[in-house]
Amino acid sequence: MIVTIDGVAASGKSSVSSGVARALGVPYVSSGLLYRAATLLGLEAGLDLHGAAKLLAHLQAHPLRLEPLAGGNRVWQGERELTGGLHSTRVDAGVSVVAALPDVRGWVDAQLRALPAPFVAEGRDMGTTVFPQAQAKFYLTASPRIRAQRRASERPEDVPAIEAALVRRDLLDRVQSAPAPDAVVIDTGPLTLDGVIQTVLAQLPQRTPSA
Ligand SMILES: Nc1ncnc2c1ncn2[C@@H]1O[C@H](COP(=O)(O)OP(=O)(O)OP(=O)(O)O)[C@@H](O)[C@H]1O
Ligand SMILES: Nc1ccn([C@H]2C[C@H](O)[C@@H](COP(=O)(O)O)O2)c(=O)n1
Repeated sequence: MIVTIDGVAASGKSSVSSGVARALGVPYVSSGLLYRAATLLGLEAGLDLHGAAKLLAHLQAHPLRLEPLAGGNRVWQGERELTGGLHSTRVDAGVSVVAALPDVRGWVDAQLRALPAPFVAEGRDMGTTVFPQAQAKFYLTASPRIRAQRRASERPEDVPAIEAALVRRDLLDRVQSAPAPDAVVIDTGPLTLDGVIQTVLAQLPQRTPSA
């Protein structure tokens, strides 16, 4: 079974996917981490993030590996773990530029499609482009202010600055961020994290042992 959980920035995709994956006993797959890792490598190499050809050549020369686990995903470049540096303010600021490059999107999608099911996949276009065949699809939303308040414990900036950055990223990511027509849309604003996880679990199709 493949379950997709898409949504806007900081809407709770990773936390909810992790909770749902743990309840199901399967891994979750964070597609955003691959875009973040591509951005980090581009920044470290001093590349122009708008330049698809050089960035893609750099990624192919320094392959990334996503390790999808139920409790949290990790990203590796050879023996070097990149995970800890992927949620910095500078990666936040550059990642939408990288994610808009069609060649980079193709590179990410190929890695995701090579993963063995079952899993929960989270991102922006999991239910529309990457896994349109998924058995269950969800799309998370919440107001920018609520998302910024939730994020505040994880970033050095204050709530208004975080909110402004989220709104900017929503705008830049909007092309690939439309909900799938068959996705269940959940406004997470009034719900606790566990409330969202239980809402998702309650709407999953009945599972058979081999599914
Ligand atoms: N329903 C909720 N109630 C309260 N806090 C929540 C809820 N859902 C998520 N959070 C918190 O909001 C923050 C952002 O959640 P998370 O990182 O899962 O979002 P995301 O959509 O994966 O973010 P990004 O798009 O940046 O990768 C985390 O601190 C998380 O614990
Ligand atoms: N399937 C995806 C996943 C992510 N992105 C882009 C959009 C985000 O700005 C960035 C980081 O993702 P996040 O960690 O916020 O989930 O990557 C995308 O375009 N498609």
